[in-house]
Amino acid sequence: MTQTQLLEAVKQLQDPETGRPLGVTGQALGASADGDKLVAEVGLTSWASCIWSETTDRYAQALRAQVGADVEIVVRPFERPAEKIGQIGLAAKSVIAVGSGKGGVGKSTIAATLALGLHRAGSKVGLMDADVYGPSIPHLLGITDRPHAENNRLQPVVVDGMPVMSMGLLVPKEEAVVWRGPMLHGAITQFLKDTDWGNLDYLIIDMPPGTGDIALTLSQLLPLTGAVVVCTPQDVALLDAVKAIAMYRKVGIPLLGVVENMSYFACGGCGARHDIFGSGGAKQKAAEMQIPLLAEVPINVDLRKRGDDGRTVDNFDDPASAEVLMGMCRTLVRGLAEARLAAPPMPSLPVL
Ligand SMILES: Nc1ncnc2c1ncn2[C@@H]1O[C@H](COP(=O)(O)OP(=O)(O)OP(=O)(O)O)[C@@H](O)[C@H]1O
Repeated sequence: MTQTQLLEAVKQLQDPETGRPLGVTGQALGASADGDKLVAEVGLTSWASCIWSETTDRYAQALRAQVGADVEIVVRPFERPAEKIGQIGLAAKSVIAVGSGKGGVGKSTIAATLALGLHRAGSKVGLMDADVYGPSIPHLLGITDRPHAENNRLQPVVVDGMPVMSMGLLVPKEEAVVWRGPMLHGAITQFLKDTDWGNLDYLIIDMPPGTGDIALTLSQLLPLTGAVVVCTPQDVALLDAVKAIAMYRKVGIPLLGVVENMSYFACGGCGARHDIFGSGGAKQKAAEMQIPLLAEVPINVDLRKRGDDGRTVDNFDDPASAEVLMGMCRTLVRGLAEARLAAPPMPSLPVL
């Protein structure tokens, strides 16, 4: 096989972000030989950074099958800025709402974790806390700074290099937020519109639990990529999760996955897994409702402590929690990429 033929094969591979052939998107960067080995150079965007490694494995396998020789894949970062979406001019490739049927199931922890995980993997991520009634993101991330205005735009607070905005950063901590629907709509719109998010791969939105008000507002403002619903294994929490899923479906927001939080207790002493609240509930419910199960996150005392101490960021430095949490991020992005690959080709570059 000649290098020209290899390059032709590389051009047929699909970009995980857009689902389009690398030859069409300009991401087939080269083909060369290095002794007995062939080398294919591909460009991948930061949107897909969390699945770069599995994408290149897939590429290598496909090319190997075609050329009958070992092929090494060299990845180069490929820039493709987000197009502005919605009436509010937000530049984000994927906007993901994280919701739950009821409070206290760890929705904010999971929202912050998804954002931090994607960010750590190399994507450009913003985290917006839309839980106006109980904004816990500032606490979980230990934010003490206030957002400031610059050129008439709110500058988000930066945590670990990631922009974060929360109603909790604008309202004094002890003050209760009592808002009617139109005020809520206004606050969320302003939040999205007036915040200088920059160019994002993902905007993760921590939704208030229960009601559909904010989900409806958001779905009217911008094309939401979809929602992730967080639940715990108890039957009653699952029922609440089913209600939340029904609510998202009603307002036309696709369901990207379910996360079962506090799924089981992994005993540090004996190493056994204890299913305190039963097991398999979310998995079964998710399968019934044809929604992917993104992760079963165990109850972890360190996770709770870090949350209380505002050090949720550190969960990714702890191998015990990092693996399952990063796995959750990968499963989410893999699902988005698979949907894109399965979708019919689009005339222009799609906004995911
Ligand atoms: N897997 C876990 N293991 C241990 N503690 C956890 C886990 N997930 C969340 N927590 C803890 O549970 C508490 C509630 O979490 P969190 O604030 O994320 O829930 P929530 O659903 O967003 O609640 P609310 O609706 O009140 O904001 C926090 O103290 C958090 O640190």
